[in-house]
Amino acid sequence: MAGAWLLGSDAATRADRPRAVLVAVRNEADPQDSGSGTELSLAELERLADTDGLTVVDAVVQSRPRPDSATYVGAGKVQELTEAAERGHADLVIADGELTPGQVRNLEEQVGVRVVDRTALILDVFAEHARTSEGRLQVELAQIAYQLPRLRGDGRGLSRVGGGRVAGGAGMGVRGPGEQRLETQRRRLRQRASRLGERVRELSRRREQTRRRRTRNRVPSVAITGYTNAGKSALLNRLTGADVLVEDVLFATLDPTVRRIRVDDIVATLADTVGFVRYLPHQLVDAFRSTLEEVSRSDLAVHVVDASAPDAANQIATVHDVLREIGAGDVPELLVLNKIDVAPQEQLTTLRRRYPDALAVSALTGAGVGELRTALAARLREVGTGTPSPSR
Ligand SMILES: Nc1nc2c(ncn2[C@@H]2O[C@H](COP(=O)(O)OP(=O)(O)OP(=O)(O)O)[C@@H](O)[C@H]2O)c(=O)[nH]1
Ligand SMILES: [Mg+2]
Repeated sequence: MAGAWLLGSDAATRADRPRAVLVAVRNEADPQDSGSGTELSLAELERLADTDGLTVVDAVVQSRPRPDSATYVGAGKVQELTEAAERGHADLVIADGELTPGQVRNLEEQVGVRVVDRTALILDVFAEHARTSEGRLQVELAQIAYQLPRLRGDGRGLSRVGGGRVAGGAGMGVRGPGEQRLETQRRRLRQRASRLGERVRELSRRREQTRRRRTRNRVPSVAITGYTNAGKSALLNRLTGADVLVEDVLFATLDPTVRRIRVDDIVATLADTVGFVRYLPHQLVDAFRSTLEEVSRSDLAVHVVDASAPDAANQIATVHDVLREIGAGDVPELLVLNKIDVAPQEQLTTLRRRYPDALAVSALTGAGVGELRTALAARLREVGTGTPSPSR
């Protein structure tokens, strides 16, 4: 059920989709943030909302050096936001940043609808798309990390964590006023998190054993990485004939699928991995660390880029940031410009000039995929003869 824990179950089962108003603060002085930066960020927030089953009815943007500490946007903008929410019959407001618990409370009081932030939305999309038990455990861990500092004692702050997967968890059957109740909720969530953490570590140990076996058998490992919706799964399918879910939504893939691939006479494993996004919540990066190890422990990263995205270069930079953050900054990279069948010619030319070693392909039509296989074989031969780093 999309939007289940953001809105509560009744909203999620309604025939019409819940309606949301977006709100963003942009810093004119920051070139990254001003003008098209905010627009792209908002467009992406809208896609996230859409993926989560919400309809965006309006957006309110304010230029200021930094968010208001009490209400995210200033008093005048709060008024504007309130009117936009009323006009659009909105069920919730989504802020394009991470809000403090105080900002959420104040905004909700003044605007009169539920207020969530980008992080909560991304967590909800992840919860929706996690299929394997490991993926689910990791999402729930991330949700708990997000909820813990935001508990309010009235149970609302943690409504529907993991779409109700914390069955009988915090907030249920807990009596007693204010602080005591809050403390009980906190304790239960922490206990739950520590149990989940233990299970994630166990699964991670098993994954490590599989990896060791592969290393012993000298099977090189390739990880497909890249921005969400870049076409990673489509490329895996194209290269291996696999049948991984390909969808025009963000974060369709959360659980790594590993397939065998043969290029020339070389056999390798090819892993599809979770996509990255601007402002990927650190709670998710922490919780998904073991899944993301698939990238940091691989011999080669195939970095897939949606060459038709207007901010492709920014997406490349974001992916590099996250790769560094998860300790995969040193993994050799093969950059692949995908979706050349729809990328505007001019943009493609700019990207090729900027990344002369990149390969241009279309996972959809198969164009350029032959050259990619050749390049893969060459790179795998290189990493195969190179001295393995101690971590592998
Ligand atoms: N036109 C075109 N569309 C493509 C191409 N490759 C993938 N797509 C489309 O792009 C969308 C995303 O593809 P996926 O393979 O699911 O992307 P992903 O990178 O695995 O995305 P996540 O798992 O959500 O991070 C789908 O609608 C695909 O059909 C391509 O070469 N050309
Ligand atoms: Mg995918």
